[in-house]
Amino acid sequence: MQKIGYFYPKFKKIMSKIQWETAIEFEDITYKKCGGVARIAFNRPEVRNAFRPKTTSELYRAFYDAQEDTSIGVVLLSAEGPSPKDGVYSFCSGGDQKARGHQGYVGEDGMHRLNILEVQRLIRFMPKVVIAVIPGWAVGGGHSLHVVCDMSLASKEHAIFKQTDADVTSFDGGYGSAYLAKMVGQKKAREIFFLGRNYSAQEAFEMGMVNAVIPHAELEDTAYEWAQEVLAKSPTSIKMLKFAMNLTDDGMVGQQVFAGEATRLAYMTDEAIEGRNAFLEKRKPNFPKKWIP
Ligand SMILES: CC(C)(COP(=O)(O)OP(=O)(O)OC[C@H]1O[C@@H](n2cnc3c(N)ncnc32)[C@H](O)[C@@H]1OP(=O)(O)O)[C@@H](O)C(=O)NCCC(=O)NCCSC(=O)c1cc(O)c2ccccc2c1O
Repeated sequence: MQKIGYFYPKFKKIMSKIQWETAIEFEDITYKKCGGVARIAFNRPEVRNAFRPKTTSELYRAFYDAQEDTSIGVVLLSAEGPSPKDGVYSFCSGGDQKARGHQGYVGEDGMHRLNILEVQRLIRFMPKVVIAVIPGWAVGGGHSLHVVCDMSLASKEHAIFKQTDADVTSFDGGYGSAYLAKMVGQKKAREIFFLGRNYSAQEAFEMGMVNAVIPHAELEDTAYEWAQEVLAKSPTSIKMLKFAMNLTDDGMVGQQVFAGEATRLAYMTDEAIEGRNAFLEKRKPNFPKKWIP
């Protein structure tokens, strides 16, 4: 039986009320906030939203700002468009091949970098939910970005998923491939990378790499609504659940990130207060003797 990926928003009336406000002005991306949600969007639609070093450094700054802003609980990673040249929608077509040098992508400082991987890690480890909102092409490093996001919503009419890494010898051997294989299964992930075919939003949904297929006109509003549903939950629970789900795939770093939050929770106990106070008062700690089973 075919799975149906369509999701119809329940609260359409709320949608007209979204009033995005620019948080920081950038050149290659737009960055806005509204109602506890940050929206970071690629803004180079004329090159299918390919990222160059300027783009990745702006993405990093925007994601970091969203991470640090305590009023923000969900980040939407989306894209402006369509292309003014031909009206085609894209999420991101990966690394800008015109900016590619011999050791990486070359920015204004002349350095060769692969710093989209730093953006991937920020998305992965930030204690907030990141939703990829995919209005069109998600290709190469753009495909990997949606894979690393916590959830993905795709345009029914325009989203196309494609892996070209093996065409341009710029392969993502981390989350983009290995984590994808956990998501869609080994055989399918190998097909995606080894054949480099196009897949529709519905096909991506059926594989398990997209959460829902949304009519294009409702994509952004639906993403905002999903964000609002997340925001109604307990922030600590959402954070701990994200880190718990990351943990087994992220090795010692996953354990470190999860355990850091356990340490924070321990800080909030009477024991932690006594331990700190005893040190500052130069005495032996007298911990409350409660060995809770
Ligand atoms: C995305 C496409 C399949 C779309 O095809 P379509 O036919 O619709 O459009 P055009 O091909 O005509 O493109 C329109 C216009 O955009 C320019 N453009 C598109 N993509 C790019 C790009 N990635 N870089 C530069 N320019 C791009 C194109 O040249 C046209 O310009 P005009 O001037 O002619 O109008 C198709 O465009 C396509 O296949 N694009 C390339 C996809 C690709 O190979 N991306 C790179 C994959 S590798 C990667 O992203 C990557 C980056 C990293 O930094 C990594 C770091 C570490 C590990 C791995 C990394 C990694 O894999």
